[in-house]
Formats: sequence, structure tokens, C-alpha cells
Amino acid sequence: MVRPPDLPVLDLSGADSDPDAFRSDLLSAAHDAGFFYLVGHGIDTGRIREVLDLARAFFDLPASDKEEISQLGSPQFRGYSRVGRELTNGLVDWREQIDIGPERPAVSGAQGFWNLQGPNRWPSALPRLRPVIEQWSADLSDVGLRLLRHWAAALGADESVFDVAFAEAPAFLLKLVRYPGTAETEQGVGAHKDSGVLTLLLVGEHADGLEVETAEGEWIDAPPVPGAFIVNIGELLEFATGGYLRATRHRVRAPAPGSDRISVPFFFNPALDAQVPILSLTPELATQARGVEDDPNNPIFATYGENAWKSRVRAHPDVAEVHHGIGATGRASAY
Ligand SMILES: O=C(O)CCC(=O)C(=O)O
Ligand SMILES: [Fe+2]
Repeated sequence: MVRPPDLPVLDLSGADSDPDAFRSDLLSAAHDAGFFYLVGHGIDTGRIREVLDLARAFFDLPASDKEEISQLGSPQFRGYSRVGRELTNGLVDWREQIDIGPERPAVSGAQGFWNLQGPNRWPSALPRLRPVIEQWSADLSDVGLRLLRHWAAALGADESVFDVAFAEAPAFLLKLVRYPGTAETEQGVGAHKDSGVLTLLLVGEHADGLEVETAEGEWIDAPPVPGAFIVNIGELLEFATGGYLRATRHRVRAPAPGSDRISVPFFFNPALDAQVPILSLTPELATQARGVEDDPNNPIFATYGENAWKSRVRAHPDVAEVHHGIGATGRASAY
């Protein structure tokens, strides 16, 4: 039995025939909860199944096949990290994962966030992964851009106001994630906001454990809805709208021993050197904007790459140290 979610469900297939209704729902979903389910997105269930099956197949591989693409071998933070190698709020996240980005050459002599550009690491034991994920990333980027255009229009801006930031070399990030069951910790991934623009999250069947913080500071469950993506706002969209759209904190509870959770988050992000435009809201919307959250432990940078560099270095201090000589900051911080 699928539990009805506490979060809104939006249907993108209705957006062309009745954009006004869709936009108004989109605006309130992203203003209030900052999290919603998206159906009618046009990605068929066979492809969703294939991506989840490939993720499962990867995590079932022997450790040596997974370590072949260890993230420790990538200055760009790409590849596999086993349980124990990632931190949120200074604590270990109980998950293993592959990080994948756009396939581009590394920048020679790169400084700062330009170190995030470079090649992926693909497992030789699972050759089908690369073509499937490359197509998936292209298709989810289209869905992401459609949503952004509806948001722009709903906020009273030109529909294409965000396009330029994504037009050349958008720097998406995709993860295949597995949270093994454990009695050792409750932290699958600790509470955080996503650092980009928006996230399209695919979760496996029965993949419980995602929790979302409400505006009142309570935590509610976001259970899986078959065929739907879970969508949430990233810090840059909060920034672009003076806090009218909410980058909602969320976390994943570690599964009970004997079970696990598979998820495939797709972070739709602009070019590393892009600044997302700050929108001038209509007076009515402006009165409801809450301002960008001012958290001294988690400054939000206007340039996407700086925001991404902040979160990658914090999440993977081992890669930061080995490749970039950055020591652990030791301070509690968002993801
Ligand atoms: O695994 C999930 O369901 C959510 C993961 C997440 O929030 C993240 O990686 O940013
Ligand atoms: Fe997240």
C-alpha cells in the first residue's frame, strides 16, 4: 500500500494546455514546502526501472569493481565513495555512492571550483551504465529547464530568464546512492540544503527514510510515489528569489538492518561560472519573501561553482586533502 504523501503532487503533462494553473501550483508548492512530487514528466517507467536496476547492479558488484572507480582517484570528486567517506554536519553519512557529472576535459592549472570540471569514472564491469546515465542526464535536464521556465513566468519574469546560465556547459551532478541497513547510526545523510538550483530525485520502491523540514521546523516523511520524481529547490533558487522559493532542509534516516535504500538524485545546476539572475519580484510576492537564510556556517554564494565547491570540499574532505591540499575545517557545516 502506498501511503499518500504529505507533500503536493504536480502533473507536468497539464502544463502546456493550462500553464496558469500549473504555475500557480508550482509557485505555492515551492514557496510553502519547497518539496513536491512531479508526475506527467514524460520519462517512461521502463527507463526509470532500468536506472534503478543499474544502480542495484553496481552496488551488488564486488568491492574491487567498485573501488576501481574510487573517488579518491579523481580531483573532480567523481566516482565511487564507500560508506564512511562522506560527511554532513561533520558526521559520517551511512551511504555508498557514485558521483557523476558532465563529461568534459579537466581544466589544466585549475583554481578553486574549476577543479570540479573533468572526466567521469565509469565501472568497466557495467558498460551499460554510461550510455543510460548520459541519456538520463540529458532528459532530466530538459525536465529541469521546463520547470525553471514555469517558475520564471510564475514569478513575473521573462520565461527564459534562467536559460543563459544553463546554455553553455551546465554542471549537473548525478549520484547513484545506496544506504545499507544499519543499527549503528540514524544518519543516512544528515540534514542539508542542496547547493544548486533544483533537484529531481528518483527513489527505489519501498525506499523510505527521506524526511523534509517544514516551515514550522517539523520533520515529515516523503515516502516514494511510483513513477514520480521528488523535486526540491536548491540554495541558488532561494537566493534568486530573495527567499520566496524555499531551499528546504532534508535528510535520510538510515534504513533498519536487513533492508536498504537506493536513490538517484539529479542536481540540475548551471555552468560553474554562472550567476543565477536575481529576480525582481512583484510587490505582492516580495512581501511574502522571507529573505535568504543567513547561516554563518553555510554561506550561500551567488556563483554556482563557489557554492558547489563549498559543498564538495565539506562532503569529501579526503578528496579535498589528497588532491587540493585543503585540510579538514572541522566546523559543523551544511552539506
Ligand atoms: O537519497 C536521497 O533520497 C536523498 C539524497 C540527498 O538529499 C542528497 O544526496 O542531496
Ligand atoms: Fe539533498
